[in-house]
Amino acid sequence: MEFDPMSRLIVISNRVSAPKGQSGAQGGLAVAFQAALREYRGIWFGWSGEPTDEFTGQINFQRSEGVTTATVDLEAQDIDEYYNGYANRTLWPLFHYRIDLAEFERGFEDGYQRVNERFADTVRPLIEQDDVVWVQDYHMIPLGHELRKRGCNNRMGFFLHIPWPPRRLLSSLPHAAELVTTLLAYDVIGFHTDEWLEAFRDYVTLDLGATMSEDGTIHLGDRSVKAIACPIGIDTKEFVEAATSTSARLTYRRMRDSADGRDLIVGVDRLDYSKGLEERFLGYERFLVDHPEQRKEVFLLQIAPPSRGEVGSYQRIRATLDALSGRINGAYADIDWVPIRYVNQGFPRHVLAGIYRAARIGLVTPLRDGMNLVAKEYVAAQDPEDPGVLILSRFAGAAEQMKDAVLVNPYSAEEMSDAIVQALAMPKDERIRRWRALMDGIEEKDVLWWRRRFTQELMGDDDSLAVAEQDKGA
Ligand SMILES: O=P(O)(O)OC[C@H]1O[C@H](O[C@H]2O[C@H](CO)[C@@H](O)[C@H](O)[C@H]2O)[C@H](O)[C@@H](O)[C@@H]1O
Ligand SMILES: O=c1ccn([C@@H]2O[C@H](COP(=O)(O)OP(=O)(O)O)[C@@H](O)[C@H]2O)c(=O)[nH]1
Repeated sequence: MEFDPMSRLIVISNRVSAPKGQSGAQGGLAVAFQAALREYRGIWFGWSGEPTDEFTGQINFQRSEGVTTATVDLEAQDIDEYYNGYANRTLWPLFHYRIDLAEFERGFEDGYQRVNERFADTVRPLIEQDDVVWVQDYHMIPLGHELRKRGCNNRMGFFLHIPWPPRRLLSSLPHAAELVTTLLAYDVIGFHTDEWLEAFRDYVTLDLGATMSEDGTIHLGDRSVKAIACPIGIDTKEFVEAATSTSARLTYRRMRDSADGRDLIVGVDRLDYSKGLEERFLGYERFLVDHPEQRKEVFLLQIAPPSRGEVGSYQRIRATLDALSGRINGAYADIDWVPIRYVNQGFPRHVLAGIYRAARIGLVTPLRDGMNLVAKEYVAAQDPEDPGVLILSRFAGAAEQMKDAVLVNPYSAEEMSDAIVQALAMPKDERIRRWRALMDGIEEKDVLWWRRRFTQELMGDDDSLAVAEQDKGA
């Protein structure tokens, strides 16, 4: 298929930029697209994060840092049923293997469908003949199908940023087959890992009766869809620069001064049950119990900005962590030392960069995670001469690429404790060797690699995308 060299990239996602007052808590998707979209002409469309009394479909265009965003406000009922409901009470827990937390309500399903139709009605007039459309994540699975119904024949891709669950688990979702079938309206479907890709192939071949050709193309009825694994990266170059900026240096110094010679272990996660924070605190407690001689030699800084606070399971995990951090600090603290600094606040990434660099250990232990960009940022921020050690959950998508981290089972407090001991004792040459291997990976497959890899699959030729105005002639 031939493409106009001036094709624009239309990215559609629920989250376009951080809601007011929540800077730092927007998660990896928004962060990744700020980096990836700066390079090309196009529009980034989605929800503003704001409520409105009545949905009008009025679009608010903004241009900031080289990216044009187009956002709409949603009614309170839409937000409740679509975002807090189907997206975050039904799909998110189920896709993160937490069927015990998944809520199945018809009202959520209806609201999800309604909002996807509203998005389709609103964005359709913005899409020109030669544009390429790229829809993001579990909030918008049926959007492509809705756009096709509205006569959109453009090339369309979909990327899932969270895990794809095993077939038997997905089967517990009412109308799973109908939902997954809508995905076949896209031309290319992307996942972060081979594991999620395999699980998707299992579902469409075994439950939907699709067939697969040798190159991995999936066929069902008159649809042929390419499904690929395409791991997202960070803006590595920018992050390395951020880690050595004046601001990061100041944060680094502040952290080192406050550490008072102790080793800093850092965790940075949205406050989400999928991030394994409760298990992390228990694993750290096990380390304190089993190694009393090391107690005052280290401390854990856990940064956990609140997320999705209107959803009950998020309120409960917050209360659990408040109690658990309080109990551990009460039990082990001394007059001059506190084992856990637990901070429910988001920080800008240039501050995080300084904190990562000051930390001897990056503790990234989700129970299940689509990718996890914090793991990659921690590595990018390290001092090449004296890098820290990444402890990474086997169940983060990032683990498929980051084999030189110290990999752990996050459910095992003993493994977590052993990993902390191993990381603290790790000789410098081994730290450097592991860091170099991890860094090579995140330099090679950064966020621009990810965007190019996906759009190449979608368009055959990434060069046909129109370059952003500010980049022309550069
Ligand atoms: O928009 P929110 O409800 O505040 O949630 C933030 C984002 O969380 C999820 O992020 C995922 O995408 C990351 C980048 O690919 C990936 O590294 C991480 O493992 C995922 O959890 C969610 O999928 C996004 O849509 C949200 O914007
Ligand atoms: O206080 C914070 C906490 C997190 N983040 C950023 O949020 C993203 C989190 O992405 P990740 O893929 O790790 O997880 P997600 O939250 O998307 O599930 C990373 O880029 C972090 O640097 C941030 O800017 N400030």
